[in-house]
Amino acid sequence: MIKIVRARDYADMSRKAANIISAQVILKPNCVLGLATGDSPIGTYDQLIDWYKKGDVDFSQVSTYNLDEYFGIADDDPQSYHYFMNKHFFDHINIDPKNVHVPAGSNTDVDEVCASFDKMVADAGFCDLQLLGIGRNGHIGFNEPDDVFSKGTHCVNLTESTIEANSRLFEREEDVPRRAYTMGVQTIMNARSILVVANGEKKAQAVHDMCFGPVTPQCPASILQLHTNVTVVADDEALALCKGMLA
Ligand SMILES: O=P(O)(O)OC[C@H]1O[C@](O)(CO)[C@@H](O)[C@@H]1O
Repeated sequence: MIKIVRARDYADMSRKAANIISAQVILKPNCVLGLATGDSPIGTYDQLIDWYKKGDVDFSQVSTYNLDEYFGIADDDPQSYHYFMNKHFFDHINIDPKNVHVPAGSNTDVDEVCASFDKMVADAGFCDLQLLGIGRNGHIGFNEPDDVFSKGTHCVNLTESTIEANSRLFEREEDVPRRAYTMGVQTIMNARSILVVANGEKKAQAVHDMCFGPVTPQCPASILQLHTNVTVVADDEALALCKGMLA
């Protein structure tokens, strides 16, 4: 069963999500966090940074595993997810850099990258809490709609819808990488708790299908209905199609 927490707007969503993450870190200082990129979690990271600076939360023992990274991109490329995470989160908190893990997009040996990332996540005991955004087409990480749910880390061809959605961050649409490494759906489901953040009307269909649609790999996020500890924090616009279903 998915627990839905209603937020007034992006700021409220971010604060509520950051509350859940900081509670996890306070209760288990050496916890393993799965982290996401994209616009959705930026406000959550901002809030966590603020609380860190006030001395309310300490990341010194936390380990992190990021969901995804573009294929064939250098870590210091401003479009890479390595760069994104440093800029929006890691550079501002006291996390130990050796505890930070993002798939090695610059390594084009797919088998090596995927096997080593899966081993690291498994050796860490999987994530205590996995933070997710959701794509307009229901993707989680870069697990795109498909005929089957993926298992471990793999390299995917991005859909036109995702390329188009992500092109806002690039100068030209043809600059958006066509492939990406992503944690698999099974690995995401191995997390002990999952927190999804979603805002804006563009996410309304995906949020509805994730929470109330059939469980199908055509909407990868729908598998979260089968997890025992999922919280979705979403604003009113993202919940627009769920109105009749909310308590
Ligand atoms: O938060 P955004 O920018 O809408 O992106 C949603 C999802 O898409 C991705 O950025 C991948 O396209 C995910 O990492 C993210 O969770």
